[in-house]
Parts: sequence; C-alpha cells; structure tokens
Amino acid sequence: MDAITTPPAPVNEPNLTYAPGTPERAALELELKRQEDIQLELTATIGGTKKMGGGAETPVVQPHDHGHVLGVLKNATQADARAAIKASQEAAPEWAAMSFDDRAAVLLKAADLLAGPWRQRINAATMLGQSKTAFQAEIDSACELIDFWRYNVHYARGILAEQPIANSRGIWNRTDHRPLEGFVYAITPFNFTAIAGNLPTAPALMGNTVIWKPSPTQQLAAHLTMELLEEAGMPPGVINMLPGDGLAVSEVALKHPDLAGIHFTGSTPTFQHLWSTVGANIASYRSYPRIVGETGGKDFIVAHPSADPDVLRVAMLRGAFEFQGQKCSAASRAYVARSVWKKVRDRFIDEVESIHVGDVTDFSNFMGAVIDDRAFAKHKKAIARAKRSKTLDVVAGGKVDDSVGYFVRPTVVEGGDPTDQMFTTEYFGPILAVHVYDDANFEKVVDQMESIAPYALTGAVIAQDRRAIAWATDRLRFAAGNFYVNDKPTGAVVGQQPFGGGRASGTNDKAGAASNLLRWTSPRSVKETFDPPTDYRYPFMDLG
Ligand SMILES: NC(=O)c1ccc[n+]([C@@H]2O[C@H](COP(=O)([O-])OP(=O)(O)OC[C@H]3O[C@@H](n4cnc5c(N)ncnc54)[C@H](O)[C@@H]3O)[C@@H](O)[C@H]2O)c1
Ligand SMILES: N[C@@H](CCC=O)C(=O)O
Repeated sequence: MDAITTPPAPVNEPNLTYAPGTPERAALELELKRQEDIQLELTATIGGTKKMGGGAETPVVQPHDHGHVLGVLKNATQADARAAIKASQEAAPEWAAMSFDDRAAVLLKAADLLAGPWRQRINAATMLGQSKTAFQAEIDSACELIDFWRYNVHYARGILAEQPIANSRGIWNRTDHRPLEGFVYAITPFNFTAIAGNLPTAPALMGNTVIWKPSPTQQLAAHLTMELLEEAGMPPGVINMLPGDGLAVSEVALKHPDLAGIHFTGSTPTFQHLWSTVGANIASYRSYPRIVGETGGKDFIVAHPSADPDVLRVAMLRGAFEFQGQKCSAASRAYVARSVWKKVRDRFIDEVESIHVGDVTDFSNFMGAVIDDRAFAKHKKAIARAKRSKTLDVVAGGKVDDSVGYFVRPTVVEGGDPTDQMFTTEYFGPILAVHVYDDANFEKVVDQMESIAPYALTGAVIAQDRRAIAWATDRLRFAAGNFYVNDKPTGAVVGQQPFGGGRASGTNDKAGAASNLLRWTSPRSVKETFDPPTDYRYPFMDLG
C-alpha cells in the first residue's frame, strides 16, 4: 500500500492572453511556422517503441487549409492491438507496485513541462490540427490539460487517504485502492487535446496500464502529448498509443478477457456501440469492465423576460460559436422571451455576421474551420434543410465553403416549432437554433425543452428575476450535468465546475474529479486482528 504524502496543492493554470506584443504570442507564432514547414510520421507507441501502424494510411491535414498535410498516420491493425495489450500486461506489475508518489510525480512533471517548454508546441499542434484559435488552444491544450494532471493528483491522493473510520478493539482496518485487473481502453475525441490527454492518464495515475486510441483528426497533438509524457518519465508500456479509426483495435480489445475498463469521450452512437459490444461479450471477461463515457449534447440557453440582453448576446455568441460550435457543451438551442429578443436581435445578428472566420494562424479570426469533410457535409445538409423548411428562418450565416478549408459561417436559425430537429439533434457545428416565445409562456417553454432532446449535458438560464432563476434551476435539475446562471454553457474549469452530463450525454462521472478516478480503482478491504481468538466457542454457549 502507498504511503500518504502531501503533493503540491493544485491551482488553475492562468490563461495567457496572446495579445499583440506579448512574449507568448511571439513564441507561438514561431512554433506555428516551424510545425507548418514539417510533416511528421505519426507513429504508434507500443511498449515504448515507436513504429507506424500496419494499416491504411491517413494524412492529417489543417482543417482550414485541407491541402496542407501536417503528418501521416497508419491505422493500427489487430496485430498492433495484440502487441499493445501484451506490452500493457508486461508493464502492469511494476507500475501497480510503484508508489503513488512516483506515479503522481510523472503527471506533475508533465504538467510543469506543458506549462513551460512544451506549451507552444502542443498549442500550435492543436491550432493547426484541430483549427482552434490561439485562445481556444490555450484554454484547452495548455490550461485544461495542466489542470487535469495537477488536480487528478490532488483528488487521487484524497482517495488513497480515504480509509475505514472504525476499528473494533484489537483490529486495524485498511482500504487498499488497487488498480483494476487488466488494461483500460481510452478512446478520445478530436475536439479537446485536454480530454485526449486526460483519458489515458487518469486510469494510469490510479495504477492501471492503458491502450490509448486517439481520434485521427487529433493525432498530431496526441502524438506530441505522448512524447511529453515520455519526457516526464512515463515508463514504457504504461500508455500504449494506437493511431487510426480504432475498428481493428476494438475487434481485439473489446473481446479480450483482460479488458478492465473503457474510458471514452465522443459521440453518443459510438459510446452505445462500445457498450453494447461489451454487453454482448460480458461472459468472456475476467472482471466486469468499468465503462465511463462522456458523450453528446444539445445544450441550451433559456432567456427569461428579465434577462439582461447584453449578457444573453455574449452568452449566445461565445457559447454557440467559439471553436465552431464543436464543444460538447456548445449552445445549440436558445429559448428567448419575445421582449428580450426585440432588444437583442439586431445587434446579435450584426455581430454574428461580422465574425471573422478563417485560417487560425491569422489572429484576427474568431473562428476556424470545422474538423473534416464529414462534419462539413453534416452542417451543410442541416443548413440546406433549414433554408427549405417553412417553419425555420435562417437569419444569420448559412454560407459554407470547402474550397480551401472546411468553413461554415456561424449560423442562426429562428424556429417557430420547438419540436423541430433543429432543437433536438446534435449537429456539432456553428448552428444555433432560436425559439422566440411569448413572455407569459416562460414556464411552459421550459417544461417543453426540458426533455425534448435526449441529452442532458450543459445548459444556462439568463435572468435577473431571482424567482425565475430559482424556479428554472429546480425545474431543469436533470436537464444538464453542468448548469450555468447568467453565463454561457461552455468553458468548465477543472476543480471549479467538474464536467459531465446524464441521460444520453454519458455516465456523468465528471472528468478531472475524484468520482472519475474512483472508477479506476478496485478497493480491497484488509482486516488485521492483533489478538485473534484461539477457542472456537462463544461465551453464550452453555457447555455444562
Ligand atoms: N461529454 C463530453 O465531455 C464530450 C467532450 C468532447 C466531445 N464530446 C462529444 O464527442 C463528439 C465529437 O467527437 P468525435 O467526432 O471525435 O466523436 P466520435 O464518436 O466520432 O469519435 C470518438 C472516438 O471514437 C473513435 N471510434 C469510433 N468508433 C470506434 C470503434 N468502433 N472502436 C474504437 N474507436 C472508435 C474515434 O476514432 C474517436 O477516437 C460529439 O458528439 C461531442 O458532443 C463529448
Ligand atoms: N469541458 C468543455 C467541453 C468539453 C467537450 O467538448 C467545456 O466546458 O466547454
């Protein structure tokens, strides 16, 4: 069992501004230029050895300039998956036996390297590979990932310190927070470098070994994150990274008797597929695999008649359109009282139309491109449908262009029918549906939107009337795992607003919190008796 020491107390990593003339801006611009001029071989890492996957080749491109290749990956094959699982099994005994302090030190060092010399490497890769602006990269690939690593150490230490509170006389009870028996399969999404870095490392911190399958479109930043972890001292075989679409990897991993857990973030359909595959194979595992998944959303803003129009306008602009609406938390439906809409509409639409969309290395742009051709086609189709519909009115944006990059203008669609798919389907792009309601119908509208979509990830109420805030907070209690009052529904900060949702949005284990880390331990209760009985008979027994 681990000794309990006190690691450095975590504090949230401050966001650098990248304002003109700042040293961080100069360093980032230099690094962007460097990475644009090279093409990396985006290898698999198996047992510490780097080699290209054995399957089909995929170029990793800049979404805002899709002719520009940043690197090339090859899909991991079933043989690669088997080798990675073997490497994870070989590394497991030593890693599980290592003290918590040693495991924690790897992540604390990784956090400090990312806060320092690695910051602009990973930020630039996230900007180029995922088309994030400098600020969106900074809050994700630098600050949130640093926070995940530092806060997870803090929460994990709290878990280890959690011990039985009662000991009968002559007895010492202890809890041994063991890792799971087997490997954890971490499958990560394209949209957050921080999530991609957190999903394999959280189980590793608790003593598990991991197979990490990043999203192909996030592979550049994932590749560098793996290198950073190695520089921080992560031993070979603890995290084994397999690039590509994951289909062959799942063929092996989901049938393997040692599958001990899945740590997933991505879409609801993918998660449901993984869960049902595990269900179908349930008799073949050594233990019941832990399944943790954070998935899609149809996140809302509800504006009461008392809402401050400026607060609402900024919440909609930033909440719906930052990172092209490709945050699981992004506002994609707003319900606005008619009296407030009258005050906010014209300026809101003017500002949406004035948003600069383009290459993220041009710092005047507020938005970049959507991630790939599939996402572009989905958004194009949704906008075309809105333009054809009699009950929908495209009041801003609505233009798409994929000739150079996958660009979708921020789009606002007014809809009179709140049951339309605009209000229920996750498009995961810069499309905001707005339903304007008569002021007197506030409660009726909230009742309707509470469960019209299957998701329950994030949501916000904008109001100044305290009774309205209190009522909506209670009425929407199960409609969002992260609920905001007078703010946008995006931008959760580790340690402040633990993130995750319920219903179709996931298992709500809250990334970057103790509740998530607990899923990667299998506690053993140990009772030690100092003066054990030596006679089997009890005092009540009348033996004559
Ligand atoms: N709730 C959250 O915290 C959260 C955070 C980020 C993203 N998301 C959600 O993620 C989605 C967008 O991300 P995405 O497009 O990367 O999602 P996705 O489901 O398409 O892909 C997620 C990951 O699963 C992999 N994958 C797909 N099928 C697989 C299989 N059979 N075996 C192994 N791996 C497989 C993908 O390659 C990728 O790595 C949105 O729905 C968004 O809401 C949720
Ligand atoms: N945690 C992020 C969203 C992660 C999903 O994409 C936020 O709060 O905006």
